Amino acid sequence: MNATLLDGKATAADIRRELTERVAKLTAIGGRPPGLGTVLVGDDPGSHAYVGGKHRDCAQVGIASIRRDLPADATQQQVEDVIDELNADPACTGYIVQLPLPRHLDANAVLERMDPAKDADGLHPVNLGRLTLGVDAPLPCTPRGIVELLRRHGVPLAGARVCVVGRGITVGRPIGLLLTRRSENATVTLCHTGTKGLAWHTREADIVIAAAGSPGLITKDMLRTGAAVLDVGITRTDQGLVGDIHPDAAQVAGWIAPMPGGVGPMTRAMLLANVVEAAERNATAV
Ligand SMILES: Nc1nc(=O)c2c([nH]1)NC[C@@H]1CN(c3ccc(C(=O)N[C@@H](CCC(=O)O)C(=O)O)cc3)C=[N+]21
Repeated sequence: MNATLLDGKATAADIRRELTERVAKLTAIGGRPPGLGTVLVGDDPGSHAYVGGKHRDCAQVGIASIRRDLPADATQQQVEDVIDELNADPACTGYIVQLPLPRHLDANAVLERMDPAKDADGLHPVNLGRLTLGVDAPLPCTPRGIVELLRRHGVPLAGARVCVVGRGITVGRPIGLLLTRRSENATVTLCHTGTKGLAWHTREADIVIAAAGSPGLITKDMLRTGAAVLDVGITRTDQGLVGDIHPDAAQVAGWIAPMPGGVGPMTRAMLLANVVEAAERNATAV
């Protein structure tokens, strides 16, 4: 069996084109152009690469960008001062705090200090709460990117059995909330490193979302023939980036979102979508 590619790279490029038009419309009606801020603390090379990519994406679709980089030994107060500054800056319509923060900082206190209306990642506790309640709010970028990727490739969601592996706050925890909305109507099982008999759960699934950060965790014997398999794991090794899906999974999968080229580019595109939508909300509010 040859798995169909869930092509995140191409789909993200389509979405950026759509957003470019919406940004042009916003500015044509006299609105303030959207501006994305990033807060980066420390010098993790991966985080620097992601933040750099986000600013390039912004330039491409006409979103202004504001970059605040702090040293690895920045204090809680210094980070929170930057949060206050971006909350007050009218040119910054949305922003993100790149995670993880260095361990000496209280990430939850930082997220909580953000203006929820400017939360481009959907990770502010108020916005996670709104997601739980089903109230309109910015959605976490990776879960939103996964839903969009499946939709645009015609992978059926209604009634589908989805197995999520990983309980992180950016992906595993929130994705079940999106997929079980009436509009998606999937059934979701949330597994993690403590799950007994993981393969029993994954083999039942029509869709497997691997977001555990455990290289090669999902092997072909753990999959139902024809299943859609999405690789959200990224582990840096001496041999380069390794995902959570073992390469042999392509032999049995019906669809596969690889790493790289699958969910990662969609995450970036959804960040842009959140920023544009926040600016559109503001434009209709006045
Ligand atoms: N506040 C916050 N929001 C995030 O959304 C967030 C974060 N913190 N911290 C780190 C993770 C990781 N993440 C990625 C985004 C894009 C790719 C991506 O574009 N990957 C490419 C290339 C990978 C590469 O070459 O490095 C791909 O998969 O094709 C990867 C990882 C967002 N995160």
